[in-house]
Amino acid sequence: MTQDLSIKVKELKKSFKGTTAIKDISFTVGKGEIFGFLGPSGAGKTTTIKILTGQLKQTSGHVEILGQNITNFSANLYERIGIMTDNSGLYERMTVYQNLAFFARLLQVPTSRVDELLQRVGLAEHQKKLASKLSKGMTQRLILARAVLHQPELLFLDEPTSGLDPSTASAIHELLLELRDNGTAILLTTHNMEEATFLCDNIALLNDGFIVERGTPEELKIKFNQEKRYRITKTSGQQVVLADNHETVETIQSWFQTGQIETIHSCEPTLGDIFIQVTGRKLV
Ligand SMILES: Nc1ncnc2c1ncn2[C@@H]1O[C@H](COP(=O)(O)OP(=O)(O)OP(=O)(O)O)[C@@H](O)[C@H]1O
Repeated sequence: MTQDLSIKVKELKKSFKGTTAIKDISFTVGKGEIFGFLGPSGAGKTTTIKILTGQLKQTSGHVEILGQNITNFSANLYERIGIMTDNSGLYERMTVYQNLAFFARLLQVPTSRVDELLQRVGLAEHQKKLASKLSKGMTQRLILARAVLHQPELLFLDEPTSGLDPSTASAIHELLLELRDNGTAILLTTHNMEEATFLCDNIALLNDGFIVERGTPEELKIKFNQEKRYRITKTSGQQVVLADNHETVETIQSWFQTGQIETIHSCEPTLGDIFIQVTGRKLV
């Protein structure tokens, strides 16, 4: 395999009793790449993460994580990855600080990193709270801080910012981009199209156990921008959306000549629009 591949998945399948959750998935994620899995509930996102992190065994297919075949998942591999899923076990009777300090000792990370991360994820003022007394958003931030304590080479995030307020979500985005810039590969799942557009280098749209489309957010937007439109704000404040045709060109020309146009933008489809075009289904 290529040295720079952090994840390599080939023809992955996973069946449960009565359901085939993953039908046939292949993809790769490079070092320092944020790869987003986007798909509606039940598409198979969490199942994929569980297989890739050794929590579930695939029915068939080949998976390599940091160059190691997943069937021989070693303890050494766990030290090189970080996992944030909703079942990441925290010690409920320990405080926020104690939880992180405990894992820092295990992973031989200096406690200065604990202090830094508490600040970064906005938990510094809550560090003396028991983990059992945290809100859902705080718990999520603590799990994320724990997952990135040792600056893992590969990070798995299942819905990292769901339910968080916009400013915390944006602090977390910054942290993830910084990790990416330092070479961490990140596989994340999200329902949030804006988040995927902003964060991801590459995106796979997952539907019913298959990857139905993939590419960079830009590539997908260009590919699916078949019906080009323009959004115009007139000096009167009125907003209009017009299709790209001869009539529109004439209308815009006449509005320009009479000074009626404030702004004009071409409308690009969102990832949500693209998902509907590809699958006929809404993302959420
Ligand atoms: N342990 C299990 N036993 C049986 N079926 C399962 C199990 N885990 C998942 N499934 C089924 O596999 C399919 C994919 O589930 P998965 O949790 O991977 O979806 P998801 O894309 O992560 O959805 P969500 O966005 O709601 O978390 C679903 O039909 C689900 O019911």
